[in-house]
Amino acid sequence: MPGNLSVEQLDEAIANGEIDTVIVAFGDAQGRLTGKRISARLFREEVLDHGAESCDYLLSVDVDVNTMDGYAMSSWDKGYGDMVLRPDPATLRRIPWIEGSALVMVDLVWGDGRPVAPSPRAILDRQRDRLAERGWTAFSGTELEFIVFDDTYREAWARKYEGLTPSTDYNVDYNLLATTRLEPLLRDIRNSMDAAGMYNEGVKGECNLGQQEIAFRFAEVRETADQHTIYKNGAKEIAEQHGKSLTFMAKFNEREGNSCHIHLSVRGADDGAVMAGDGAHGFSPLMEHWIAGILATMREFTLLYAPTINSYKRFADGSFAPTGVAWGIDNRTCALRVIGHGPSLRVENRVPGGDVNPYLGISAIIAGGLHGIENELELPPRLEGSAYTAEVEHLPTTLREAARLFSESTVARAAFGDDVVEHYLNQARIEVAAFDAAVTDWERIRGFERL
Ligand SMILES: NC(=O)CC[C@H](N)C(=O)O
Repeated sequence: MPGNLSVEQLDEAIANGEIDTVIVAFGDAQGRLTGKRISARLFREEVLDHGAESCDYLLSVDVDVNTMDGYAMSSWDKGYGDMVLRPDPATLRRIPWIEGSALVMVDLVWGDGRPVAPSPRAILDRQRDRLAERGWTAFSGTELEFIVFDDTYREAWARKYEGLTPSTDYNVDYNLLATTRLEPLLRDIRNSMDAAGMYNEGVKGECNLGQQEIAFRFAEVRETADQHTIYKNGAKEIAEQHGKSLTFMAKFNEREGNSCHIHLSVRGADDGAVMAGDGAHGFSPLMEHWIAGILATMREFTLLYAPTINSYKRFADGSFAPTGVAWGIDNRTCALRVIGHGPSLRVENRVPGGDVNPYLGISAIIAGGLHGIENELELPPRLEGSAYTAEVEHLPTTLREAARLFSESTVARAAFGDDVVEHYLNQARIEVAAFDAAVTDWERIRGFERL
């Protein structure tokens, strides 16, 4: 892709003055693009080969960047030292919407070169390695929805996100008229991502007011997770440049939420589809086990698909977001929707919302699928009709419940390691405790005068 940079191209761009800054970045525990800006000169002289440093608390802070107790990898007692940010040169790219800037994704390692286990990229690498042992590679696309507002981020913050003006006035699902008004922003986002080396497929309106979805071509899973993280940050940066704001939060209001459906397929060494075949449902027994494993682990892995308090409000009947643990063929009421044929045969996991950490959501799908294959799990019957009214198990309805299920998951501990499980359980406990302690506007409206 034109936006990707080899080291030689970076050198040329530095020499001719096009690039003076390299953003050295990683996805943090919440999935946010995090890191620092380094002069292009220092990047080439030192950082590309030897890495940069950051405080090791960056995977252990809450959304507000408060230090938090209970994490094994970093604490006051350990002195909050450094982690090494080790650039992955394959991810070098231009960031055309920020003048003079390129970006590189980094791996987080300790001084002795060991990976920082709770780092989302390391977690995904472990699942990629498990696939590679079988000669497989996974590809995925993450479909982020978002809602656009005419207010700037700073205005929205100052108003505590009350009374914002959505950028369209009515349901804009597949709408081409009202969305034309938004096209200057949407086109800028799409073309900017293309120019940063991502293959944008297009944009469509969605059901909530101002709601949109920009899709990207599937890619190898780590590439997808990296691009997802850069895009999410970039879309907000570009919205800001247009005097607007947009949100990926799973449920902004009581209307339709923002999903992040994850499509995932697996290929063998010869690039052949591993999952295609002519079993009872039109695919191989391997794929039956794969889907069975994702279903069997769905409740215990929901924490990885739905990591915030807000995520659980999205799971509402009749909203196109799933509530039941079920699979179907091209059935949008199911948590897992099987689509495509032959090499494009794939499972769409509809559980994740726009707040998913893509490295963790994709890791959960792979770990679930491999659990099904290793144990030759039998695929339950496919669901016909609406999963909203069918007698099926339900997704957890709160972060608290999801954390409990995750803590009891032997599959999670085997697939990710106790250190990773404990890290993300601590994150969930902190979030639940913060929410339990918060007094919300809902309670004031309910109780101030009338109770
Ligand atoms: N495109 C769709 O299927 C809509 C998805 C819906 N917005 C959700 O939150 O899951």
